[in-house]
Amino acid sequence: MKTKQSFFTESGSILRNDDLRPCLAVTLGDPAGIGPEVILKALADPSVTQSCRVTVVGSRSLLQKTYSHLQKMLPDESLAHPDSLSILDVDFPNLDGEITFGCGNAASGAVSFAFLETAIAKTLTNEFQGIVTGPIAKSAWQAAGHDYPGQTELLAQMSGVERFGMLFVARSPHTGWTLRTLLATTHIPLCQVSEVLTPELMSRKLDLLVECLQQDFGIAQPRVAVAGLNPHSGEQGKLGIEEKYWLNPWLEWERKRRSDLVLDGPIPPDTMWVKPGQAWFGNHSNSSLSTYDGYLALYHDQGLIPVKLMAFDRAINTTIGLPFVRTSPDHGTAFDIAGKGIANPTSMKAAIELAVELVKQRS
Ligand SMILES: NC(=O)C1=CN([C@@H]2O[C@H](COP(=O)(O)OP(=O)(O)OC[C@H]3O[C@@H](n4cnc5c(N)ncnc54)[C@H](O)[C@@H]3O)[C@@H](O)[C@H]2O)C=CC1
Ligand SMILES: NCC(=O)COP(=O)(O)O
Repeated sequence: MKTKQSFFTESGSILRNDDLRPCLAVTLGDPAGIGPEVILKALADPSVTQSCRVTVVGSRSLLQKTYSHLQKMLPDESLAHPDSLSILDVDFPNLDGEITFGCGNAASGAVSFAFLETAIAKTLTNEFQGIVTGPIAKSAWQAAGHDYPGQTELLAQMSGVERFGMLFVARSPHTGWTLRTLLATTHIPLCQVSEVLTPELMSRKLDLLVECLQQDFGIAQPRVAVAGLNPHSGEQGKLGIEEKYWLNPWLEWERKRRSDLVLDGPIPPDTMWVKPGQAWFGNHSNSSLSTYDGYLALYHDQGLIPVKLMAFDRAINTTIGLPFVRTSPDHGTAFDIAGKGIANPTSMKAAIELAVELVKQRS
């Protein structure tokens, strides 16, 4: 492992390696999507590459294919040349003919799964301090026979953790305010949400969120807002019963249990995002008093519609509870624009930057 300060030469003498910048794996994601493009664009930015040591876990030939294709189309665009990158080539014979921009299929699913699997295995043996994942298509994983709802679950399973969470982080370019949203439930059908949500699950997610706010973001006494489930948080049971039957009592109980935080809720889900929106866009006079350090949304779209409305170009998905740092851009494979040269790399850059910050904070 070369992430620490020294290693031995063949003759046994110690070579110094004083490069203490975080050592990150960046997985290529689905090669038929925009992952390779946003990686080549992000890694062309010196402010990104100077802050860390990046190894792209993927395929040199696929990166070269994307580079050659884009370079013809965008001669003036800054793209990292594959020869300038450290690439961990995951061997897959006869790849090229199987992968077409915009068409996720079993082949692209098989390789994107293998890229992530390789990066996780190498991170668990300390070759990397964190992983930044390129976007994959869940349908392509399924076509390749990998039955996971997303990358998060593979990361958790290979790391041997049962307690983990999907947190979205975005820093406003207008005000510098940071939105942090944890999803209590993730990739499940809407009709199962109410069944899956329980006080035990909520306590696990709250504990994870608070640990992360304290340890990763240095907020000693976090302010946390919990969303309601139903319109107007159920309107005293008239518009839904979950708040009345268990969410309110659970919040009361948690307020007594956790004196180290401010815990508000259930906040009606439609209005919960008004103040974050104001703090994000800078049209609110005293945002620090009316916003929260963390938001706990009860289901995927309740949390992600506001995140993507405010910050689609720069939000970061990070998995908390793993033994290492994992970040990812918030967007998917964008098959509709793959190979067209118009993918925005800002979210990928932000994902690499956050991984650097988190690795430093945890070191
Ligand atoms: N972290 C991950 O691996 C994620 C994977 N996905 C997967 O991606 C696939 C496609 O999902 P969609 O819902 O269509 O979401 P998407 O994020 O891929 O695309 C939504 C829309 O945003 C545009 N877009 C996305 N990223 C962009 C960028 N960087 N620059 C410019 N425009 C961009 C696309 O062209 C499309 O119009 C699905 O299989 C989904 O499961 C979705 C989100 C995250
Ligand atoms: N909507 C978030 C998302 O799809 C990310 O999933 P994952 O692949 O990071 O688990």
